[in-house]
Amino acid sequence: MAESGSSAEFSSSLTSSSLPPPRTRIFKIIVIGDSGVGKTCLTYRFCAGKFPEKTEATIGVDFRERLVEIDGENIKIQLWDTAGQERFRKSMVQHYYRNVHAVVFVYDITNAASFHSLPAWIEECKQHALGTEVPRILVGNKCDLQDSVQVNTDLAQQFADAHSMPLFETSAKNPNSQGDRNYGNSDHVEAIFMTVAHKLKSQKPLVLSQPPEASGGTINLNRGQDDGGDGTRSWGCTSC
Ligand SMILES: Nc1nc2c(ncn2[C@@H]2O[C@H](COP(=O)(O)OP(=O)(O)OP(=O)(O)O)[C@@H](O)[C@H]2O)c(=O)[nH]1
Repeated sequence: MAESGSSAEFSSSLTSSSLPPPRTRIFKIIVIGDSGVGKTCLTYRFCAGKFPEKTEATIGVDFRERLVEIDGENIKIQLWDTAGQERFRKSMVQHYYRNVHAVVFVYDITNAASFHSLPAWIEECKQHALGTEVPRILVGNKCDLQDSVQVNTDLAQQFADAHSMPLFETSAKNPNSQGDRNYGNSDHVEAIFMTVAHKLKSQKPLVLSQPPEASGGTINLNRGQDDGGDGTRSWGCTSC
């Protein structure tokens, strides 16, 4: 499976071909869970290939994307990193639940409260028409902090089984992960998102456009700047 680090790289390879460019399918995957569980770190790790040096609470939603090749097809995986804090997410919810292909629920294995919040996150998804028909996975993050575990694997597995989701335990901060996304895969971050992409690819084709521009009402979305080649764009809410 080959990977491409940027859409610019991809575009230049297309112009060298005499064939019309194929449409790139975009898979929109939303990443949901309490504040501080590591959603930003996991999505950054997959898209930029490393653990971020510093993160701040997400305001509204950030999306990061990465082009991958699966079975000869270029696919853009678009990860929507949602704010865990209620005050930073309330007016954005309607926007990021649209046209979702898969949902990744994240909890922190060192924080039992983040695990106990999962039913509420699942319920919120259901209220936005994202039930069991949409691929969903459960991720227990921060496995590098083994001395502080509050949610054991058996309990998490029971929960995952009860909700028909596969469970992955991982760490966005695996020491082998710095700087090279292909080096050291024992933490599963790569496997988690690629598993979802493979599953989506085998389902009916879906093509999405880029996220919507401001659509009126009381919500004002601001398109932010790229933050230095990691594929992140921010969609903040000025009314938060
Ligand atoms: N030890 C360890 N720390 C982590 C890991 N993942 C994230 N963190 C830390 O946990 C804190 C919160 O991480 P974020 O990725 O910002 O959390 P979030 O879920 O995006 O939070 P919100 O944006 O508020 O919803 C940061 O200090 C990270 O450095 C991990 O796998 N291991």
